[in-house]
Amino acid sequence: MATATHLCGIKTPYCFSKSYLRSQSLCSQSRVKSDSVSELCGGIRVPVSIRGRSVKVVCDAKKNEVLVQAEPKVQGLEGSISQLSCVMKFGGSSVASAERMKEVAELILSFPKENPVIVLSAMGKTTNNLIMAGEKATSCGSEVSEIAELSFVKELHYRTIDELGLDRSLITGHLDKLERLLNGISVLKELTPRARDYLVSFGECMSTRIFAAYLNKIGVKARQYDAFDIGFITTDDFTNADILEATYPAVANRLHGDWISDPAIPIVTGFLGKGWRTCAVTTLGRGGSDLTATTIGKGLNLREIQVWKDVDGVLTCDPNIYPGAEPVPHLTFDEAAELAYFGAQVLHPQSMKPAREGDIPVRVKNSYNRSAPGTIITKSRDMSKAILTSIVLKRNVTMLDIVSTRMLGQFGFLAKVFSTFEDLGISVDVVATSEVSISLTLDPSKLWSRELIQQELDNVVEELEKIAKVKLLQHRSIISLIGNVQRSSLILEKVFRVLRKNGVNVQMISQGASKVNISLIVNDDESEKCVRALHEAFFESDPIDMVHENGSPPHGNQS
Ligand SMILES: Nc1ncnc2c1ncn2[C@@H]1O[C@H](COP(=O)(O)OP(=O)(O)O)[C@@H](O)[C@H]1O
Ligand SMILES: N[C@@H](CC(=O)OP(=O)(O)O)C(=O)O
Repeated sequence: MATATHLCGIKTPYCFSKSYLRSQSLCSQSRVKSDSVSELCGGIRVPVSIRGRSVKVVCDAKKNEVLVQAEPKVQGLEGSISQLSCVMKFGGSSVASAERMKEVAELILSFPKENPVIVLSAMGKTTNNLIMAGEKATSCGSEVSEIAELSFVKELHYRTIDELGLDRSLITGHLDKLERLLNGISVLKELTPRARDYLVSFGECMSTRIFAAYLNKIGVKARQYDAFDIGFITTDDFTNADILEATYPAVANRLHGDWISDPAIPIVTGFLGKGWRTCAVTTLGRGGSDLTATTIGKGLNLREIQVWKDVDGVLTCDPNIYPGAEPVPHLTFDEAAELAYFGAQVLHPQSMKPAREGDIPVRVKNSYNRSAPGTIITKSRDMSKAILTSIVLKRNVTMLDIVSTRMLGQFGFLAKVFSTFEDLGISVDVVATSEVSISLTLDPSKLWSRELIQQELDNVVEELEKIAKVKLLQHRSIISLIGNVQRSSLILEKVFRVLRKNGVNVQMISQGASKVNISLIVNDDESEKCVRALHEAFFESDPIDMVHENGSPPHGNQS
């Protein structure tokens, strides 16, 4: 008999064992009518939301289980798409105070033709403060209420509510629960990833309630949603969960359904989801509200996704490294994804995936400077004149030099090296190889604590030393040159001239299959100097100094 699991109050997906599906003559590629789910589930009622729709059986190879989920396409929605037209995401800096919330409300109302879905992050630095409060709670005895970061969070939210003329009861329940949670952490003296995700979720839960109440107060009908209650279904990788496919139809059905029956601007918590097995609150990784926004954009097939920040768009480099960085007017999804993956804080690393899949343009705008054109990110752009678009720095990277101990020509060496990483669940960023040696950098961002990172590295080295000589090099940086790799000779000629002039030795270089990224590895302590020098050379140099072909424009940041 089937053991169907109702997930998190969301009526799909259902979970079956492979052997059960086999007994029903189904396999992991099957498509069935949703009404047969009822039979599969041993008579369980099929939810209205998927009745009559076809559902897909998706195999989870790792877990020997299959999901049965509604087809992602939201049927019957196309005719009324124009009603919810775009998604607007506002980051922490955009909603850091009552004043900022008023400005964001005004900004939304300045687009009277739009019916936006609004995604909000936690106010200002609330997420950092909550994490700090959680860490302090593990060692503070029973004096949780004296943790400065907790007082700061309380004070910020109550002050905002007072200044907006709202009722404090909006969030008193959340603040009480938050304190009880910190008490629990102090008793256990442990902040697990799961508890940490629940802890930080209070930030977005409160900011959205305050903002929705403010809109209602000024006569704009708004409805608050907690993402984990409307179908954001994720893996159970606390602190860095991935969104599952079932999210798209579930979220679209809920937001669209509510909009049709009782129109009100949806105000959705960014960054949060619900683990599909644990049903616990998960988070999508730091800066994850961008991903919430693009997921909603794809789910509802909206016209545009807007992410409102505190900078004039995606810039030619991190303005904290070089304040003269300039906005980049146009990027492709590929360029933006590489830029985000290789460390540009401005976009969440996974956020381009739904936008690219749904082919929905993403606009990065400045909520502090609305008239600035910002950056538009689309599937393609004219690359004929593009040279270099942006320079990105990822610090504190670990590099491994691995040299085979066997004879030249030994086959299977690369396979063995990579299967070691697969077995240990560590992802590799940049790779350069010869037949008997590999240099690569590791991405430890999915690992939890510093001790664990060290432990993982020790395991990697121990495993690899069975087949190779291994040199572990820490405190390295990846400088990623996002641009037109078709013009790599031109770019590299200039890069090496600049670096030689600055006395910097490049330790590894990689120009992979990606048509938009060349990566250089240098020492951490030289990296910022390199970025500044490269920025100056590519984006500000005298035209005569710029090497260029076919009379192409000297400026790296082409139009
Ligand atoms: N290439 C870049 N372009 C724009 N901003 C960048 C870049 N690299 C780093 N940043 C930093 O990213 C910040 C915006 O990202 P983030 O703080 O996540 O925004 P928000 O919280 O508003 O969503 C900027 O304030 C800037 O300091
Ligand atoms: N509040 C979360 C999620 C987020 O997206 O924030 P922001 O948009 O302010 O980067 C964080 O700080 O990570």
